[in-house]
Amino acid sequence: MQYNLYDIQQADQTRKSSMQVIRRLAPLVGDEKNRLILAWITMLLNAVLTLVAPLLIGYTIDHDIQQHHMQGVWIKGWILLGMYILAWVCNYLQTLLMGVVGQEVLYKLRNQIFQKLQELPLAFFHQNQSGDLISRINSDTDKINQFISQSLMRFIGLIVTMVGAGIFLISVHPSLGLAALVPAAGIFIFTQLTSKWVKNKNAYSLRTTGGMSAEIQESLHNFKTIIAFNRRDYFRNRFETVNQQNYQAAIQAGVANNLLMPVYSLFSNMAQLIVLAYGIYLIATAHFTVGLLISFLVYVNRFYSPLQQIAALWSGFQTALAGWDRISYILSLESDLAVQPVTHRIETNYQLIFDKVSFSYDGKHEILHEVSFQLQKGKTYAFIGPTGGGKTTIASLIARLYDPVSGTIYLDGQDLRSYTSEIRTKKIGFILQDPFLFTGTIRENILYGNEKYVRYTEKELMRLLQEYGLDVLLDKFDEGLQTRITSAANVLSLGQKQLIAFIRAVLRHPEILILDEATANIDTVTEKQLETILNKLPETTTRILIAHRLNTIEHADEIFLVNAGEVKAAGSLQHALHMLMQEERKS
Ligand SMILES: Nc1ncnc2c1ncn2[C@@H]1O[C@H](COP(=O)(O)OP(=O)(O)OP(=O)(O)O)[C@@H](O)[C@H]1O
Repeated sequence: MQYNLYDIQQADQTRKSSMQVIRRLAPLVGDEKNRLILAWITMLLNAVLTLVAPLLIGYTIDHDIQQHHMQGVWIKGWILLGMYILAWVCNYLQTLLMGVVGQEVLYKLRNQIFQKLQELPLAFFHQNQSGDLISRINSDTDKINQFISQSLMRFIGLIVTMVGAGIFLISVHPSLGLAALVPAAGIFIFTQLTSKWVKNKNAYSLRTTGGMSAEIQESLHNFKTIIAFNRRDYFRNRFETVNQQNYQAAIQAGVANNLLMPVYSLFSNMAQLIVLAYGIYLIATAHFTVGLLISFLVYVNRFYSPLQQIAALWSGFQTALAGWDRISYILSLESDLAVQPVTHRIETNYQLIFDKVSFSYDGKHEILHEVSFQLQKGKTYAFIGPTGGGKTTIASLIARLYDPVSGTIYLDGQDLRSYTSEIRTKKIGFILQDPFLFTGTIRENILYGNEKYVRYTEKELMRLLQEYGLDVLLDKFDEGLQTRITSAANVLSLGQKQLIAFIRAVLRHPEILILDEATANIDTVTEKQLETILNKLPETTTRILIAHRLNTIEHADEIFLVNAGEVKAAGSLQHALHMLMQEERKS
């Protein structure tokens, strides 16, 4: 088991080069091949038209204007107009196509991340804050969309125009061309030196946005506690700190992003000056024409102006790369709870076996140490012990929310890890201390994931509930099955939520039913009703009760004491109580 594997904040610290990130971005736009090819053609046509126009202007000056050949001037004028209109159409089409590509990528990317989040194990969510994850799904993906839809093709188009202009400058007059390109070398070196720094500033800015989102999420989630303890000031201060960090990071990113622009302008002006001075000297020595110098100056502009525009797009590019960096790490994660092949089966009459199971959440503190016990089908087992002893951890291991660090858990003689999640969740039902309910009605919540009864009519469902004795529990809700539950489920008491989770678990007919403090918030009358329902379950259902209140476990067939990494069979309730008191005295 690899600890901290899922800590995405830590992964953010290991920066990758732009090329590494771009290579991983490529498959994402690969599906949009047709649109990309079309956008590429329109972009290329636009670049060619933009490049040919100055040549035509220079030619017209030297061959038509200077020779007073007016008809030639008119014809070239109309051709130029046609070229500009065509270039505009190409530009428009390309923007349209890339807008669609950007949205498609955004849509797919968000789906992919969400799907990945569903596959990742619980450890991932313990190691990361949900606010930061939301920020990655919402904001970072949109940074990539913005870059693809608004900048990508323009970016490539500008590079094509620049290369074309550079080729023209060198081929028309090599020495003047080279002189014009010298300042570009300065720009190249400057960009190389600063781009890693710019990207890091943008990555930090995105990280602080994620941190702020996590802070908001935590405050909203714990709002009741904040008010109850009058800790508004504490959370306000915490928010102010992350907001301040985000503000400063955004300013730093802005400074970094806008640094290139003035530097590019400076180098571009230097190039114009060099061409003008050297060009006039060449004309004076009869080695160059006026028309060519004008074309040359336009091409110098065609070379440096894209550079300036690239500088403006550069920040978007760096932000998109930083965003993609943060997203692609999540996409590359694999669940360490994958289904394992069946290596061997053991012959046994026990339904569930813990064989020398050790477990740790963080690799440092061992919660369970070589724990062994066996459970038989159809019996009721109770796990008791002091707070923090490891009872819930045992239940989590049975539900395979985690894998043991060492040792094996066998379910019906087969390694628990070799069952698919469908089969495992069918066999094992779970009622938690604080169950999670979805927005919707009680009916929807109790039939969640239950394919067998999901299409039952209200009447059929009621008959079924009566059969199991569950109908009495619905009396606790004003509108019965149709009672609405809001997203936060705050309209219900904890006890009511536990009742819904109870009905949900019983209706799934699990072979093993685990109740983790599932009745801790329920009154004694209702608790008796639950006991009757549990007794009505098929004889083959194994019940595992985790409880603090000892009256709830008096009918258990066997009691286990869980403490300090060990599980001991306690025999009778009397003996269990005695052991518990001894343990408490020791601690
Ligand atoms: N997700 C987690 N990450 C790290 N440590 C955890 C996690 N969940 C529980 N622990 C630690 O594991 C130990 C056992 O916790 P567990 O919840 O299994 O105890 P418990 O016996 O069920 O306690 P309680 O009776 O209070 O429910 C505790 O020390 C707890 O702090």
